Amino acid sequence: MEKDLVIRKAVLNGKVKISGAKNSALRLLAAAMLTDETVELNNFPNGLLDVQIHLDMLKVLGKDIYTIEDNVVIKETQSEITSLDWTERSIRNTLLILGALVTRFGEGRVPLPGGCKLGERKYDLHVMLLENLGAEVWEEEPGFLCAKVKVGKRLTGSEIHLPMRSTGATENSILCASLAKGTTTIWNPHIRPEIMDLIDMLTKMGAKIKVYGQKCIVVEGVEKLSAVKHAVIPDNMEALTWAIGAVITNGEVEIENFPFEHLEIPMVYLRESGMKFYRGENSLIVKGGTPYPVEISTGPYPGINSDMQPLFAVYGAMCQGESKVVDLRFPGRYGYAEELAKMGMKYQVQGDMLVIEGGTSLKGATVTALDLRAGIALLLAGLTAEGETIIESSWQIHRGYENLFGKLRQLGVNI
Ligand SMILES: CC(=O)N[C@H]1[C@@H](OP(=O)(O)OP(=O)(O)OC[C@H]2O[C@@H](n3ccc(=O)[nH]c3=O)[C@H](O)[C@@H]2O)O[C@H](CO)[C@@H](O)[C@@H]1O
Ligand SMILES: C=C(OP(=O)(O)O)C(=O)O
Repeated sequence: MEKDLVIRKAVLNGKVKISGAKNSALRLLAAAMLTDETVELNNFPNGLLDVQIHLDMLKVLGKDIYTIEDNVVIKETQSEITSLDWTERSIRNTLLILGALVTRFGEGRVPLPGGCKLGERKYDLHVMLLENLGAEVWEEEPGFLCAKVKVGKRLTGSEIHLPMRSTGATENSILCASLAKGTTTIWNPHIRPEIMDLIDMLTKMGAKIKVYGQKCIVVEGVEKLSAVKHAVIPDNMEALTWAIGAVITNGEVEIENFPFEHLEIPMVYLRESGMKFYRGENSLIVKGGTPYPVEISTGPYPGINSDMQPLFAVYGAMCQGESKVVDLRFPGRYGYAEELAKMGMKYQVQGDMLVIEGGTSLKGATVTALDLRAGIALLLAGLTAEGETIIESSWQIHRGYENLFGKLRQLGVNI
């Protein structure tokens, strides 16, 4: 049985290097399904639980996987396995695996998507885009999603109008369109670093993709994609975690590989809210600071990502005054606040807004990591609390933080 994580008060001090981004790495693994040639990914977060599940899923689909340190090499040994027979925990990325299978082989069957429970997490846009490109989509007992091209074996390019800037639906549209017959225009896409990373890799594989800002992406389908070697971008969520951790524990942390250009807006908010930092050559050096209240709402890039808001909430809990969080991407993603309340944080949910009355000293308690970002928020809070914080379901954190314990130790935390 998984052990609970025990966290005690500590100051983060030292150097830490950011790993490859979970939310890029997973999408690149789905893209690896688009070719029978070898895919090599570097700066790859092999240790993440979600990545390990995804790699195991690729094995079921006929790929051989070789991992060495932060590299993975994916080779195809068996082709045209279109059913992902899987009974263990699912991940959100099965939607993209389905897209990849259908565009490459004409059909696919995958477990229904898993991932963080963030309220209602629909996949109607994924169904819509597959249907637009000429597939029929249906659910099958027990818990599978299936799709098949209606005529022939190849999807047909089309117009895809996304009613909202969905990350996954933009990515799935790009994957499907890359091998479809003809041209696809994806209107109202979400342009964010992880999606540009996917486009970079697909382009190296021979895909023909043009990005017209947030207006549209045009993909001209090709018949085949080839081998690729590609490095994953650094994880901006991890970078933000150590930066906020340094302020709230009053420590000093040098964060190597810091993705400055991907975090411009969040860093402006944090600078104006008391974080003290300066820029090294390839690193951010955070020299503590005094947190002031924050008022944020989440939205598409370059705004504050929904995944970041639990970290901002912990930041707000550290200072006198009221902090406010509105999650426009996943309304009501505030389950973690109840857990932080067990440690003494005062809050109210007013309509769609989380209001935190900051400045109460936190005390260790037994809390539950309801999802990945909730888990890391509890961990940071635990570093500031008197006494022991016991985090149940702490495996959630390992879904998105590579070498978590090694990095905490490196920063002086006795774990
Ligand atoms: C693996 C990965 O990259 N996960 C990220 C991705 O999730 P994911 O790609 O699932 O999130 P989306 O950007 O698609 O979700 C945005 C909004 O669209 C809605 N929606 C989405 C799809 C759909 O078919 N129908 C629908 O209504 C969602 O409920 C949500 O309200 O982007 C989220 C928003 O930045 C992040 O929190 C997740 O960490
Ligand atoms: C919500 C997240 O991931 P997923 O989409 O994989 O559940 C996340 O990374 O915070």
